[in-house]
Amino acid sequence: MNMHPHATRTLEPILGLVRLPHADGLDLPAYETEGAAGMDLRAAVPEDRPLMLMPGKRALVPTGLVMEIPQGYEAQIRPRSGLALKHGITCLNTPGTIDSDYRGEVKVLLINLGEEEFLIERGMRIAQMVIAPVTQVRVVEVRQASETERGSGGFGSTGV
Ligand SMILES: O=c1ccn([C@H]2C[C@H](O)[C@@H](COP(=O)(O)OP(=O)(O)OP(=O)(O)O)O2)c(=O)[nH]1
Ligand SMILES: [Mg+2]
Repeated sequence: MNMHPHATRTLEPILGLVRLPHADGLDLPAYETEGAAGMDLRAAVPEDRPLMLMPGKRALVPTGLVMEIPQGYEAQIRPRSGLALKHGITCLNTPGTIDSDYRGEVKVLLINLGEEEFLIERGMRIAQMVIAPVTQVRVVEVRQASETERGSGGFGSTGV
């Protein structure tokens, strides 16, 4: 077969990105390394109006991006470990769920769990996004759940 070596890459799912005006000039999300699971998201706050996040406070940070996530996938918005370790900055609703049919601007809900105020500046990489497959099930109401070895045991029932 006379196949181009990269031919299979055309089977990759495609993430469509619309850049809103306030994301002008910002780098689009991209995999930073070959094996990266996530793509970093950048804060699309105005250059002259960075966002000051006080300790204990939360903020919805714009990314300036509208996404067209391929059907059968979701985007998960997750914290960056460096921000969490150094500054106590994390995503409040982690992992944030972006539905494939959502056509609004993707925003990142950050919370400052550190002791210091934290300045979110334009273009700062504030979170990361993982595209993951999703299974939609058919829901069927049943009279009784089937019996299993575990049964109703949970929350440490198997010991430490
Ligand atoms: O961190 C997030 C989480 C959600 N969203 C957007 C995309 C997602 O598709 C939509 C709804 O999110 P979710 O279902 O988590 O919120 P909800 O409180 O259930 O709102 P809704 O009633 O709109 O589903 O909000 C974001 O931009 N960032
Ligand atoms: Mg919802």
